[in-house]
Amino acid sequence: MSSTQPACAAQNLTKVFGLGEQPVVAVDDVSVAIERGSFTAIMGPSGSGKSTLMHCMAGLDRPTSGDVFVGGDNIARLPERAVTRVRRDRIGFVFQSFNLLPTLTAEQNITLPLELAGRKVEKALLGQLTASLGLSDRLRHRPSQLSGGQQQRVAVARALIGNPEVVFADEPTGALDQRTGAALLGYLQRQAREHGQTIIMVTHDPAAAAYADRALMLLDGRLVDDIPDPTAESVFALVNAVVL
Ligand SMILES: Nc1ncnc2c1ncn2[C@@H]1O[C@H](COP(=O)(O)OP(=O)(O)OP(=O)(O)O)[C@@H](O)[C@H]1O
Repeated sequence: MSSTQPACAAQNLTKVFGLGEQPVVAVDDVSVAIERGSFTAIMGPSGSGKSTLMHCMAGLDRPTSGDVFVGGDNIARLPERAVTRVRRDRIGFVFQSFNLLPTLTAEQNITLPLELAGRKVEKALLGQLTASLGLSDRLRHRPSQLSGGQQQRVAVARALIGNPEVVFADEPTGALDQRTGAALLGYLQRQAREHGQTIIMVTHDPAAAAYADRALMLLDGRLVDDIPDPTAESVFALVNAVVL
């Protein structure tokens, strides 16, 4: 595999919902390549297509047309079973609402995707990951016994434990207070900078986007801006320009 190959990419990706009388073009001919080890924020007003774009790129939804690459594989052209395998083995996903199973402990939630995939849990990696997320003394707790920030960190550990090529995060700080959110964003930033993890995050918050190396701006399903090294100020100005 070439080192210059993007971690993932969309090419002329279009997603239309409701192909009947009133179709909604949620994503409209978006092409973007995501560099390995980069931290990318996807921004845009409500309804601009952020989640739909991310779901298509993560193999959770199928584009209506266009291509989606994970490494060298075009998952838009793969049969569903093969897409499921790519999603399971090569992609991590952090949901805004955490999506933890209430009857499992934190540790069981973290390792569940590996167990389902029949992969071995590397105890050393589990220990290191949970320690770096400050979860070592919470591993036997169930989600209801954890704070929102701790639950979100369990969800992040679950997304990272399989050492995925790309981690997608949908508003990962949406349910957290500012300080807890900032700590999580700092952690994601270090994962990209120090460990070469590729991370793509949807956020509404310019301050959150400032942790990223790049901010993509969507408007009405189209990619309208691509900002390198975003700052809270530059993103805030752009968000205002787009929304007003
Ligand atoms: N399953 C669906 N069926 C029909 N329309 C949908 C579906 N999912 C999304 N849409 C529409 O597609 C457009 C883009 O939605 P999407 O959720 O991707 O936007 P978003 O930018 O993530 O919004 P938000 O910031 O509010 O979460 C919206 O007009 C939405 O109503």
